[in-house]
Amino acid sequence: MSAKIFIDGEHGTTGLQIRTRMAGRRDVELLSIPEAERRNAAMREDLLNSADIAILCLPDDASREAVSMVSGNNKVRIIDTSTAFRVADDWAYGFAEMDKAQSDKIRSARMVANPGCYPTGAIALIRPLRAAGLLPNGYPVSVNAVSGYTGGGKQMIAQMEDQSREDAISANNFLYGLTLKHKHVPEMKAHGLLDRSPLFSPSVGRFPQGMIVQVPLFLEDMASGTTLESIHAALVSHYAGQEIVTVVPLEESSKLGRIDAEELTGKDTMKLFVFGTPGGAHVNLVALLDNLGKGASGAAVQNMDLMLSA
Ligand SMILES: NC(=O)C1=CN([C@@H]2O[C@H](COP(=O)(O)OP(=O)(O)OC[C@H]3O[C@@H](n4cnc5c(N)ncnc54)[C@H](OP(=O)(O)O)[C@@H]3O)[C@@H](O)[C@H]2O)C=CC1
Ligand SMILES: CC(=O)N[C@@H](CCC(=O)OP(=O)(O)O)C(=O)O
Repeated sequence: MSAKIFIDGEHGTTGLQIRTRMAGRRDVELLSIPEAERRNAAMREDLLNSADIAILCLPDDASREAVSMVSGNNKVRIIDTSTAFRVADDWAYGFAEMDKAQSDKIRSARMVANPGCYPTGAIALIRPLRAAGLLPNGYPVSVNAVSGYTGGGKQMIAQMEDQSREDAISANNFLYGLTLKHKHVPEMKAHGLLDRSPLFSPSVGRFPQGMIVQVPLFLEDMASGTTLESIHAALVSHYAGQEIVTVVPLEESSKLGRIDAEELTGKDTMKLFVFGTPGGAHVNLVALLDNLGKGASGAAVQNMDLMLSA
């Protein structure tokens, strides 16, 4: 029997891409709400309670409301793509590669919080170094990133693509989150295993999908003896045995002149790079992904598949 899946928010940016990824699958039956009824609470409640897995692609408040609509129904499992539950104790964090036990936690969970796009890159780079003892307590971590503009959902897509709007954005590349209080910081801290909040500076470029996340590091402030090579080895060891997150060999990355934020557009994988000069004082860690691939919709489908394999 096929599993019933309802995507609440199926007509939005993340929801549409999840739907596209599921097209043609026979093992799942998509329960659908007409676009004109997308905010009809009674219809949503009914569909949510008819699903085996509900995937929420909604703003935080609407996600909390959807979860309350199924709170008395233990049969419905949930994948939430919003920020609402990513550091909640009773939710599994939906980043299967972040450590060896995580895919089993997702497989058996009733509630799974899909990671944010920027935290997917940042946690992928930071967590293995904390787990290996290379990044000491108190280290002041910075995370700098650029996202494709679909990361801002329907509203930002319209602002970037329709210059006749009053709130149109004309910039080709802009910084935001200037108060340094971005909603992704708690998640980066918790799942990056950090004892201090990272300083996070995001930006957007005039391309629809793609993302670069950078974590620059001073080797002299890391554990004694840490090198470019030992950081790379820690990442390689952490991600051994799976194919979604790959660590680019040092020999290959040392020959690169530039990194293209759109390289993985349309893919659900992520590449990690370790840049610097052997024997040098500084290292720059880089994660490359599609904000709507491993950063959102691709990860949600990966989590759904894990849950269906329980
Ligand atoms: N875009 C991205 O790259 C990423 C997004 N996410 C997260 O995914 C979630 C969805 O974002 P995204 O797809 O970008 O957003 P969009 O704005 O593109 O889509 C959101 C959808 O939810 C609908 N919606 C809003 N409020 C309600 C409500 N109260 N009841 C029912 N439906 C509602 C919207 O309808 P309407 O058109 O009427 O507003 C729209 O269809 C967010 O929590 C976001 O933070 C996570 C990672 C990356
Ligand atoms: C470019 C842009 O605006 N990006 C979004 C984050 C996209 C994402 O990861 O979404 P959630 O964590 O909300 O699920 C932002 O900075 O708010």
